Amino acid sequence: MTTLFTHIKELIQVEEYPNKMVSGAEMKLLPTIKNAFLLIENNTIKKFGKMKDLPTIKVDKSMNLEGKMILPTWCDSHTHIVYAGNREQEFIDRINGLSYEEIAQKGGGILNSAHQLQLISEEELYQQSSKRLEEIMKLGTGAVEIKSGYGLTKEAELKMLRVIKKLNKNYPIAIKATYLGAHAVPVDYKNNKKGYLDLVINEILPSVAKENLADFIDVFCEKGYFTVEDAERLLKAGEKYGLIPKIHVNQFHAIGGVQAGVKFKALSVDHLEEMRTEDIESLKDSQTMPVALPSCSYFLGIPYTPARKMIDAGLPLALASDYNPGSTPSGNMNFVISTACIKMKMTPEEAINAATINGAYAMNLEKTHGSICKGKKANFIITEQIPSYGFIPYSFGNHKIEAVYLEGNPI
Ligand SMILES: N=CN[C@@H](CCC(=O)O)C(=O)O
Ligand SMILES: [Zn+2]
Repeated sequence: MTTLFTHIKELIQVEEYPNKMVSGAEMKLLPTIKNAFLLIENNTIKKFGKMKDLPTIKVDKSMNLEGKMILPTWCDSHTHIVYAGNREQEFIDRINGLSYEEIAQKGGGILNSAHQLQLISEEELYQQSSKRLEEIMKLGTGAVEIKSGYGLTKEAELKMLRVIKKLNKNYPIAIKATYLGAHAVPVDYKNNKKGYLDLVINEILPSVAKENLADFIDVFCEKGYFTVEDAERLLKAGEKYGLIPKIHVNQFHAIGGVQAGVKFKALSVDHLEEMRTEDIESLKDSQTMPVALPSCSYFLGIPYTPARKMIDAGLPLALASDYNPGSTPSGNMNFVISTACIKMKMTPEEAINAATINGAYAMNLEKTHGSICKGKKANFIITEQIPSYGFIPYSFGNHKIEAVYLEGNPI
């Protein structure tokens, strides 16, 4: 099945050869073709170029996109969309003056989600989570990473990871799974964090690996959660099973998690709301992608990742949603890029690069996703009629998506 899209006002994020990622000043460059065509065959991008170079070809279907643009679907490299219930009450508690940290200290937060998740069946968890997956697909996300970490027992963590595996099998969106056993210390191990880490490493991790349930391993490296030493112990254990590290670091305190990530060749270090000069320095010349989560900063009212400082220092940056019930109950990547422009002073070009090619890199998907490139997946967004691509972040809270194609089909 071949489909030809013609008269595309602007075809955005085109690549002759797939790039790994874009960093520093390169992030301001967004390669596009004006008045373009795009040809797809089944689930793959076949050809693209200027309308004046359109060869005479016989296709199964042709669509004239006058006034509309095409860009690759968003690559959301950090989410927790498999969860049970919600934490609306904590939202109200925060409005009434409690902080996110105070709520967690009172047994809310991640432990609240773990309690809810332990009580429901795998089938119910699948139903609740698939709704969120469908929601983000409609909002233009074509590849997503999903973490465990709301189970905190062997049974419940495996339940989460099996749900992620089933979602991956049943939907056309690319999904990468992350084992985040060390997300919080569960109630039963309140005064025995070492005992919990032993369980994670010696009991749960081997089962996760045996059932082939995860691509990555993650840990919440933060005061009151897991120390740098804990994180290093866990990442080392994950290495034995071929799990690539990604770490939650510097959300509330900079305690050396970035350096641990770099040391263990983490694919990404995520959050980074609190960044010291030495954290920026240690990411230079590494293969680790820094990932900012502006919707989390927005929802919790905490600082935004200092994107300007980081990009101006030559670093790459990816943007992700962090969709989860506690700190970011939204997976809208259109809002993420708007917020990155408005609050982090990223340009539209930088934000689009960060949410496409760099997001793909942060999931090891840059060979197949993140750009309009021959041979990559036919995953793209068709916009409404818009005057320029800057309109996408400019129209915050009001996305300009007309259609989303995943694996060559409209969803
Ligand atoms: N910070 C750690 N984990 C999640 C939120 C967890 C929660 O509050 O449920 C995050 O990335 O923001
Ligand atoms: Zn997270």
